[in-house]
Amino acid sequence: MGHPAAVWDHRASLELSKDWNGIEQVMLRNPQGASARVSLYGGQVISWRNDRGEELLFTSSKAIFKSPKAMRGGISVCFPQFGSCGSPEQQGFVKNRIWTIEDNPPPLHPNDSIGKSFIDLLLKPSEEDLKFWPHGFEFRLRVSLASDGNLILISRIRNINGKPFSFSLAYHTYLLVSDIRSLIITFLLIIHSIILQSEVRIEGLETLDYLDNLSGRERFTEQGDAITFESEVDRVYLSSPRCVAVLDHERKRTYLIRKEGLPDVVVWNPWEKKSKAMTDFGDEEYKQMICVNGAAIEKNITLKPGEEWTGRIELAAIPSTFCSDYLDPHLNFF
Ligand SMILES: O=P(O)(O)OC[C@H]1O[C@@H](O)[C@H](O)[C@@H](O)[C@@H]1O
Repeated sequence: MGHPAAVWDHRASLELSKDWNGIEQVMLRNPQGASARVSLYGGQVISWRNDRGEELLFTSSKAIFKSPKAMRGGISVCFPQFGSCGSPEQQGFVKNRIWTIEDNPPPLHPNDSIGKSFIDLLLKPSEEDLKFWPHGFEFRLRVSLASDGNLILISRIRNINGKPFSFSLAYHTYLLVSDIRSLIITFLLIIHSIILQSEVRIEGLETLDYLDNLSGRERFTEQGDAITFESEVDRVYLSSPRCVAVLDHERKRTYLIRKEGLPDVVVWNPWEKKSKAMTDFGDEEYKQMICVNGAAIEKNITLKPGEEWTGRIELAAIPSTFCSDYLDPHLNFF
């Protein structure tokens, strides 16, 4: 690729380096010291740190940084499908391809650039890709780090085909948490009482319908409480609000996931048995991660020739477990 680091200086410190079998990576930094590392292999965000240098994304200690598969962790974009849907590449092929850096992409709104450190990536399908998914497209991905340390991913997909095509998309996001398991604290009083206290929980998905991947995508309704974890979970929550929160009491941290163009949210934790079956995942690592993916899955997105679709997520990590204000659906984020 050969982009000298100096080219990127005006974008609030952007460095290009090679690592892991010669795969290029870009490091974004903001003046406060927050950083994000993006691999050109898969356009994957492989690290996101706050201004205290704390890692916010989970990466498995057994992750394999080698083609032909995106590594287990960070954030990757699943496109053109989520799940296998008969394709040889589970969760779509774009996360398993080398993306290029685009110096002058079609412009975005000035708010997407001002005060942000960012990198623009581009992927076009190869001849080989077109054999499996015969639709010409351009996929532009901007990864930005804002001055407050928030991480923003903007996907733009353009149909450069002569025919319409449909796709689904998800930002497969592995958040690092203290311990996913609910704790049962028993107080033996004269009349005993049991308090179920959850260290990690998700707010914003209460009362929503979801498709349960563990029961053949059967549809259920969430029963009204924040989501806590006691076993394997693999669900697609439908028509979700623009912001959901992941609260981690022990770490005193709340992740906020704000999204646009992405009505669904996938929640996944493999728990014990499935963890042991995954070669690139530690047996006990399910305790330290939760995937909460902004997505468009239930209803495919269709693009006519020449049309473009935009979908984005913004991740914030705030040092608190109080976040009700941020869940206000009327707040403007981007
Ligand atoms: O092993 P992969 O392709 O990274 O997928 C891991 C999991 O990702 C989750 O997001 C899906 O809901 C699960 O069904 C899937 O098993």
